[in-house]
Amino acid sequence: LPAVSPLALLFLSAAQQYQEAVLPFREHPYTGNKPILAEYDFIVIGAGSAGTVIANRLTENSEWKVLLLEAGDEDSVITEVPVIVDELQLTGYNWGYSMEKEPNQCLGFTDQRCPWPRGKVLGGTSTINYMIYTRGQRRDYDEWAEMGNYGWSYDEVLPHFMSMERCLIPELQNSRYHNKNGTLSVEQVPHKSPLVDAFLEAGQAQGYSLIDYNDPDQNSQGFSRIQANMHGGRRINGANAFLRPIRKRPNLHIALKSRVTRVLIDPQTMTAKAVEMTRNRQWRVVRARKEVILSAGAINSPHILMHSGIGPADHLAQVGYKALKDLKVGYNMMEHVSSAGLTFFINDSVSLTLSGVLRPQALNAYRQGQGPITLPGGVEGIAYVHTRYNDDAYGRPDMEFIFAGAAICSDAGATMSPQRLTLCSYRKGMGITDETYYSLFERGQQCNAFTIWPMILSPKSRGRVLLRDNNPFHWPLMKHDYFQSEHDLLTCIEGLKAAVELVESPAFARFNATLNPRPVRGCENVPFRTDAYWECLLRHITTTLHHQSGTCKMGPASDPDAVVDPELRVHGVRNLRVADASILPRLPRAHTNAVAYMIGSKAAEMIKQAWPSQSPPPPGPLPSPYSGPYYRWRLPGEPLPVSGATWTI
Ligand SMILES: Cc1cc2nc3c(=O)[nH]c(=O)nc-3n(C[C@H](O)[C@H](O)[C@H](O)COP(=O)(O)OP(=O)(O)OC[C@H]3O[C@@H](n4cnc5c(N)ncnc54)[C@H](O)[C@@H]3O)c2cc1C
Repeated sequence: LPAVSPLALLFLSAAQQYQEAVLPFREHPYTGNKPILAEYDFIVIGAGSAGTVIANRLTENSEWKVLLLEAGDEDSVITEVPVIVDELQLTGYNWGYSMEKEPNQCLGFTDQRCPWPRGKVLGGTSTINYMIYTRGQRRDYDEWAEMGNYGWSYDEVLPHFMSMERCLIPELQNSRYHNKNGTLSVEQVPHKSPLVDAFLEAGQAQGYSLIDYNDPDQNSQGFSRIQANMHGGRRINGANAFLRPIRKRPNLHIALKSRVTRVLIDPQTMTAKAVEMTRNRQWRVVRARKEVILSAGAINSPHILMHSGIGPADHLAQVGYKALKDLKVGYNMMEHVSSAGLTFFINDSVSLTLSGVLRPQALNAYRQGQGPITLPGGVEGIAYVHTRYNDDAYGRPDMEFIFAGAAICSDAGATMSPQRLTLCSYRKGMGITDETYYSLFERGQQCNAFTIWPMILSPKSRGRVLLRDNNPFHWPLMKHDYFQSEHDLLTCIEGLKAAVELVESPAFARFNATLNPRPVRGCENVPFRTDAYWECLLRHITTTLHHQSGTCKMGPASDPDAVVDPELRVHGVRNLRVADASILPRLPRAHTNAVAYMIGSKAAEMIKQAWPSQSPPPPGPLPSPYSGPYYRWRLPGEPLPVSGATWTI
């Protein structure tokens, strides 16, 4: 064997040289002498919500070789635990972004900047999110179609939502709007506190019905327990739902810890040819025979596009780039804003607390897929209601209530440290300062409390993502003035008042639910419970839902703000698509994870139509990801699969 080794090495090195010799990449001046690593039919950038679906659907064609590039590492058994969702924001699974400081918002946060967490891990943001599964209203998508986006009406996107779903909710098994045979599990959170019953009762007392909010035939307003992407009380992210079931496909290559810096576009033909990236501190270039698909999310997709020379010409010139194509990349940033500042104390120990979660009974229950550890950050209920500022001609709600049987004091304000274990670090995860926190709560006070976050559903304010400079490793600038539109501010104030009114109704009387009487720091001189106080609270504890989207807006060529066309192709560039939450032309009345999955599925369908192939689909049904230890790549000690997808982990 020792005699063979040098020969083998010689052979490998010759093969490498040959590969580089046959795959020179001279078309683009930026490429320099970076080696071409390999060639694939499709390169998908970002293994997040949308990217995982695209990789799954494209590799159904066994003739196509697909490379999925992900900057983060593999997800783990830790990321499956629902209750620690906020803690994940303090880890390397998060890109760790914060938005730029604005004068009148996020005042109670570190450096007066609201954090904008984004998943940097296999599964992307679906690995660190709250798992709430909402699709939005029929009219939301019909409006997209009316804006010139053919193929995106509700009836056209619904099959995509449904095909991936594996609905486990008993009472929805016969619904025509739910599917039982997909790989994306949807279940009700296994644990239910009596508080959510009071929430549902209070809603009914106000005249609202209990609804399946994903059923377009039901009233668009009403109350419900949440539907969540979980299976047996554990998180189902994009990796679990869409990659693990196909891990044996030989035409899929996943490269983790591979950070893309630019898409290389031939300026003569305006065709995307390759992707530049770093891995193991080395520059690499991989070439795409057919297409590059950018699925790096609403902050990083515009960031990569602008570094590739696609973006507003004036802004690119400011950082020293000559624009290859002048498009409004980075504009139209949309976000759902709220406030986590309402805390209702109760006289019972039925809410989520740190000590309750750490009890051996809770840990045992979790092993059975039950108990409080299965609560995603404590969230249990959802409601769609109207405020008096609702100006929607179609009667859609303008406010969502997110009900949590927990509040920011549920973990006594604990922080993550080796000495002090905590499972739900709300305060630190959100970035609330000590001064703000201790203006509301006593030191060490572990409260029995719950909260309602009133979330504006159709905000008019818009933000923007810009380049800081021409270094692709530097954070982009993220700007958003949430209350730029007075309408948004007034709607949020009404939402806070409506939430307090709901809790002060008879349904919550049995818990003696009482609004925290302490004013937040900075608002002490504003009369409590007045509109001025609610405004002050919103500006101090400004809480975003992390639905950042819209920065590569989809629209026809006639739309001056559009970056991609209705088939998600970048206007004026060949073989380059964007497919993730950044293409939203307008926010649906929904959280954005299911929407991103749907976009991935729709993108793959359009790509297949663009590259017709005779290749038959893979034989037989997919192996079920829900039997056995599907959530791991391999069991401890199990070797990497010899055949099947290549995992460069
Ligand atoms: C804390 C939090 C809670 C949320 N809760 C919910 C919820 O309960 N329900 C809901 O519907 N939505 C929720 N969301 C929003 C939702 O999860 C996102 O909108 C959705 O996951 C976005 O999907 P995406 O495909 O656009 O991007 P992502 O899922 O973010 O995927 C982008 C991927 O690209 C990778 N990437 C980025 N840049 C590069 C690069 N340069 N090179 C290589 N790879 C790169 C990233 O690491 C990431 O894996 C939440 C978000 C957060 C942050």
